[in-house]
Amino acid sequence: MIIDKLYQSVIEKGPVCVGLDTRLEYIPEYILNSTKSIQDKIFEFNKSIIDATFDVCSCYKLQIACYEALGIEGLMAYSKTLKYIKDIKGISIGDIKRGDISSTAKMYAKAHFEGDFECDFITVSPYMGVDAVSPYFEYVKNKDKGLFVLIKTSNESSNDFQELKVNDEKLYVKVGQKVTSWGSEYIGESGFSCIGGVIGGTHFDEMINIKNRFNNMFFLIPGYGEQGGSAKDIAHLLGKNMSGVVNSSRGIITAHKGKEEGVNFSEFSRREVINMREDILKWLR
Ligand SMILES: O=C(O)c1cc(=O)[nH]c(=O)n1[C@@H]1O[C@H](COP(=O)(O)O)[C@@H](O)[C@H]1O
Repeated sequence: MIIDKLYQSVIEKGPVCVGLDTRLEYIPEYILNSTKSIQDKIFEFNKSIIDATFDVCSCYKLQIACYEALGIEGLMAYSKTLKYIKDIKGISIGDIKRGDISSTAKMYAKAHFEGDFECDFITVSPYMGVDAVSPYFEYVKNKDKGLFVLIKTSNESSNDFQELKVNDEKLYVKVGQKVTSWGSEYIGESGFSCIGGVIGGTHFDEMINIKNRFNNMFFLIPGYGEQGGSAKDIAHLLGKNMSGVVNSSRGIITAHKGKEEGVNFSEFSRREVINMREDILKWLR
């Protein structure tokens, strides 16, 4: 199952998930000033970072908004990057945060688990309930795909709804319970389900609560780096069972900015991934 492949990758290479939230302003001058098309510039940037980090990170997450914002050229680069990750037997997360009625969700599932935008995992919003999420389950069951469902997000306003009490329980806990039950049919040899949860690495108390209640859930943990998530707190959420991947996007892919605009720029990303890995893993020893 795809979750076992991801877990194995975490064990072998560490929990860092490189976030390819690529923007033109991050691309070094030697690529940006070339005569290549926009899609080729973005792809060259991504490929260089992927090649420089492949042996030290567990997976790659592509934030689709960054590519959509550049129109057709951006989406071509999104597709090419996903295909490249697949070709080198890497693991990709399409950060698309979809959530819509079931007939539409079926189309989203086809769009992102097959064809030009095929990836291994996608992020989904649970807000509309199980019939908006269940169309993806068919791909989890039959096509070796996985989901990360938003449970407690990293942003400040996540309190607006996720912290509301519903029958004496916070809403995000209720969502976590649902995600656990949805995932119970898709548990791999690692003991983790192909349906995991997104937990922001920025709210300490909630991370403790989630770890205590959902010890066997596999997490996608964004918030390290630019958003200030602490390595110590995130390590607690990961735990000794290494139950997750930790994303950093800007912190990794802009590491060269102000230092290197030439062909060695991605070495800065590599160094950042290695430092981040050490920063987190030292709390687990
Ligand atoms: O689902 C996500 O990945 C996500 C959930 C969340 O709660 N917070 C969050 O920041 N993200 C994503 O994680 C990435 C964080 O980027 P950086 O802040 O640059 O590391 C972005 O792609 C966000 O869209």
